Amino acid sequence: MEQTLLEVSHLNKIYKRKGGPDFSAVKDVSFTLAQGETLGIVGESGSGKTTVAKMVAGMLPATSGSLVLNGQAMESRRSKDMKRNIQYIFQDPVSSLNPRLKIKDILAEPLKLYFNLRGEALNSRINELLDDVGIPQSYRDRYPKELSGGQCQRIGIARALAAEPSIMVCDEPTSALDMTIQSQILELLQELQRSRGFSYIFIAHGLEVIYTISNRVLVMKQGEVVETGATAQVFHSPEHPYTQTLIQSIPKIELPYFEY
Ligand SMILES: Nc1ncnc2c1ncn2[C@@H]1O[C@H](COP(=O)(O)OP(=O)(O)OP(=O)(O)O)[C@@H](O)[C@H]1O
Repeated sequence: MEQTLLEVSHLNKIYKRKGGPDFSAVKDVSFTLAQGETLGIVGESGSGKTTVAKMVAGMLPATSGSLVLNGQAMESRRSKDMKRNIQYIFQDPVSSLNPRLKIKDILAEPLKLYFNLRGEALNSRINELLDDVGIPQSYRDRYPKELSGGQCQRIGIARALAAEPSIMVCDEPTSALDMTIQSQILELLQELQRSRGFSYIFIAHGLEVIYTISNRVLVMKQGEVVETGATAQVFHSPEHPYTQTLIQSIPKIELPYFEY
């Protein structure tokens, strides 16, 4: 059994809405994430996937519940090292990069913040990161708008890698990209996982993506976890009627090896 890296217990999120009733977006969500594992989160739009992901990444405060990383409780004000350790890959690669910064400066930010790199050490680390994600070093001086969507997502991945995290939270990282680019980005993420051993929390609308890359799956509906288990088990013998409906909606043509 792999070592547990993250323990999420009884997580809740209530959004306060001005002039309307409060909205309970995440209800009593618990799960664990092991080192080197990919946990896929699936569920219809509005089921609370992004809210869970943002609470895990410390981008949104939880209303209640606990998050324990490497045996240490993560308080609402996280230490710099805890922030470094969980990085987020965004759905929209272009808008997630500061348009006023050159690629080298986007990558320099986490390197300066977390590792205090300067000068030549900083420069060569930026080049290494560009190599790691398959972007030519000559792109250092370009701005995000001079890159394609897929290239921007590679920079988003390099920026996350720069922090040397143990967990990457990927919130639909390929859904804004063309099909061929999607599979290239997925391959890159898988290759990086193999070489660095980090863990992913992976949200995707396309269930075939989740099927391909996840070890375990969490199925969410209206803020709750309705089913969780090993990917093959959940996809081949779903127990909850909601999961059964989700799985049946996958076009057979895309998963010819699928048994219903
Ligand atoms: N800041 C907010 N204030 C109020 N309600 C919100 C806020 N953010 C999200 N919600 C609501 O919380 C619910 C869960 O949203 P969330 O974005 O987590 O769902 P999701 O499963 O990620 O959806 P999608 O697949 O469309 O991205 C939705 O009903 C959404 O409208």
